[in-house]
Amino acid sequence: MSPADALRRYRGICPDWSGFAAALAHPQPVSLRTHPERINPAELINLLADAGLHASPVDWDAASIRLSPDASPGRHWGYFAGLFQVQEEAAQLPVRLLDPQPDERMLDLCAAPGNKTAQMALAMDNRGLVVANELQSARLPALRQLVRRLGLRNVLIHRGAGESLPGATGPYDGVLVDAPCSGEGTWRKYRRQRRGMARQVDENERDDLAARQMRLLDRAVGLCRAGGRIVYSTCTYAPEENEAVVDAILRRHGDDLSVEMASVEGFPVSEGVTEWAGQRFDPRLARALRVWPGITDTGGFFVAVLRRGGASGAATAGSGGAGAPDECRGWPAHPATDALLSRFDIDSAKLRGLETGPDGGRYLHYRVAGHHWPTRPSPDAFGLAAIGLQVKPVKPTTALALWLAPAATRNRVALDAAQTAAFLQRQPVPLDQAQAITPLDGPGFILVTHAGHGLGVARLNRQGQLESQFPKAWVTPTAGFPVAG
Ligand SMILES: C[S@@+](CC[C@H](N)C(=O)[O-])C[C@H]1O[C@@H](n2cnc3c(N)ncnc32)[C@H](O)[C@@H]1O
Repeated sequence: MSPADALRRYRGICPDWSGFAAALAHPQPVSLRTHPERINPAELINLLADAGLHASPVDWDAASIRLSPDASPGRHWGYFAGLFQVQEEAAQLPVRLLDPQPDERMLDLCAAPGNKTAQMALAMDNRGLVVANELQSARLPALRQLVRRLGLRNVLIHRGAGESLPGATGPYDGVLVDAPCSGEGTWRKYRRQRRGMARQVDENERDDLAARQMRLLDRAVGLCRAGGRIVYSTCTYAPEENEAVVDAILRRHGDDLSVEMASVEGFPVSEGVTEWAGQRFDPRLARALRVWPGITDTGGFFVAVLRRGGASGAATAGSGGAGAPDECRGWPAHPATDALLSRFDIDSAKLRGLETGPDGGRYLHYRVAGHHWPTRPSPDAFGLAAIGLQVKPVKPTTALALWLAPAATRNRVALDAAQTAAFLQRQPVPLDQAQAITPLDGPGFILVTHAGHGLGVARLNRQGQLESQFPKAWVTPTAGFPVAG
């Protein structure tokens, strides 16, 4: 069945049916969000151009750039260096509307693979706290990898059902419910659907999803502080999974919730529907937004922005956290921190506001200081795995190298393009001494960069070769070899 046939039930609510049907048959452009600590969009456009990838700025979002649908930026070295995340444009709207602020305490209730968690954490300047909750353990590795690749120190990962996340973990200034859904809005990404293998979503499946979505949104309301905001989003067109879910929650919570206007300047959307299949919804649902691919050349999305009533008051952390004077903020005191700073001569100011944890693990983690979390449930991870504790002398993780290598003034080496490709494939890299851009203390762990950006960790052996320590799990046969698009 063609995608337009499978979605014909939306004909009456789609503002531009023929444009919609045409868009569904074509792949959508690839979009990237730049890492604000590491690169700006103009620089990234130039780097990609060097690899034959043509990208252009995105009018409505200063941090994003757009590539053609057949581009493979995930093979580019800049992807592994954490210079950007791959995130389609419509999927960037929920966090943009949630508007997380530095030092706030935010919850991403359905977080994996973590793109919106990362968007939040970076919008918050790597400060405050983002709790990334995910039900499925099989989806956690992608979330953990994103935290490491982008160097996020303000993310706590928790595995569990969002609907039973304990109140003691909150309250939160803002909660995102990017709910599990039928995913019809993502079909443009998949060749199968575009080529006529689309199937209509089964009604029972839809009912199950709607029931789960209501439980999740209901819990989000309970975890959000008075005056805080809740964003509910899905990548589907079905009113049963969108307006009907929010309508049920508005009925349950009465006047405690208001619906805010969901719009983003420069991004054309249509309003939420207030009637579907003979059912009337709260008229305030017209303030929600719907994204139709025929208009935006993106995927499809739904976003509603809610605010809890009552006296406002930030839900942020205790003593050493938000708002604390600098001298009271954290410092990741640990012998491994001393060893790190002395081997690589990194400005210690880079670590201000961080603390270490947990005790007894394989890695010393650096994480934002002063944010409370109850003893139970225990988190999957909190902060950035920074230093391996079972290796002597000090061995920084790739995550730490991606973040801090550019700041190292000892034991750092710059790789050229061919060496970078070899490094990403974990092949030995012969070293020309002239490449050492800082003094080298002889054999041991070295931070490597390419084009001024952190790339990872290598071991300098006695033969003067660099042995790549690029994580085995990140290696792919095409890493470092982008295909032009
Ligand atoms: C739409 S995806 C989230 C995408 C993610 N926000 C992002 O931007 O990368 C929904 C996620 O919710 C998870 N999920 C499903 N049921 C859940 C539940 N009851 N509690 C928490 N997460 C759940 C799914 O495993 C899936 O990873």
